[in-house]
Amino acid sequence: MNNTDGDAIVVEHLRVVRGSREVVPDLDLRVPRGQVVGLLGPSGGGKSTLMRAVVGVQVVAGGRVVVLGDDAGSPALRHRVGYVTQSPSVYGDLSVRENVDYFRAVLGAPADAVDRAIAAVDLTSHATAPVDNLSGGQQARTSLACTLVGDPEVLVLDEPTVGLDPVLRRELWAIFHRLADEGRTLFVSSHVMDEAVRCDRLVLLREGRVLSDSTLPELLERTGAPDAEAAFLALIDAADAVQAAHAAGAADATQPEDAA
Ligand SMILES: Nc1ncnc2c1ncn2[C@@H]1O[C@H](COP(=O)(O)OP(=O)(O)OP(=O)(O)O)[C@@H](O)[C@H]1O
Repeated sequence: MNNTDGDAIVVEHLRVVRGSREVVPDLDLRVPRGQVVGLLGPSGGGKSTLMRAVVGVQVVAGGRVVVLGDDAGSPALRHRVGYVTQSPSVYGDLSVRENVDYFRAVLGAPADAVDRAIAAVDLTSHATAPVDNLSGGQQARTSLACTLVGDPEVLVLDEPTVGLDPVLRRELWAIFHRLADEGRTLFVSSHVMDEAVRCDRLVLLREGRVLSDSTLPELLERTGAPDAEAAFLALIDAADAVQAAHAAGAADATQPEDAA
C-alpha cells in the first residue's frame, strides 16, 4: 500500500470481529493530513472500534491500517499518535500540571512541554487546581493536554465533547482547529450530528460501514438535505432501500430452486 503524502491515516479492507459479531466488515478510509476530520454516526456504529484500530489497540481480523506511513500500533508511532479515550484518563486528586507532567515523564517529553500543552488547551490559569475541582470541559481539556504534551502529529479523540454544554463544545472545537492549523491531523468522533459543521471533513459510519466521506457542503449537495442529520437519515434510507432491493432480487433468484 502506498501512503501518499496527503494522507495521515489510510485504512484498507479493515475487518474487525468483536465477540461473535463482525462489527466492521470491510472498511476503506483516508484521513488527510492537517485537517479536523469528524467520525459521526449512531451509538454502536463502530466509531470507537475504528479509532482503536487506528491507534493499534484493536485486534483486527483483516485488512491494514497505516498511520503516517507505518502500520498502526508500531513502536515508531508511539510518540507521533495521541489517543484520548471516551472517559478522561486523568487523576482527580492531582493538579492539571501534575497530571500533564506525569504523562510528560511517561512519554519522555522535555520539561517545557508541560506549560506549552497546558497553554494550548487554555488552562494556564487553572494549572495548579486539582482536577476533581474542575468542570467537565476543563477535565476534558486536561485529558487533551496530557496527550498534547508528547507533541503528537495525529490526535485520535473519541467523543471528546460528550456531556459538555454547547459553549464548552464550541471552545473545544476551536482548540481542535488551532491544533490542525499547526499541521496536526485530528480524527474526532461524535454522535452529535450538529458537530458536523465544525469538521473540515466528515465520515458517516453506520454498522461498521462508511456511508459518506466528504465535506459537509458536498454531503448536503449530494443528498439535497438541509443539515447533516437529515443527510445522514437520507443516506440510511437509501442504503436500506438498496439492501431491500438486493434481498428481494436474491429471493426471486432462488424461487425456482425453492419450488423444485
Ligand atoms: N468489548 C466488546 N466486546 C464485544 N463487542 C463489543 C465490544 N465493544 C463494542 N462491541 C460492539 O462493537 C460494535 C461497535 O461498537 P463501538 O463501541 O465501536 O461503537 P461506537 O460507534 O463507538 O458506539 P458509541 O457511540 O456508543 O461509543 C457494537 O455493536 C458493540 O456492541
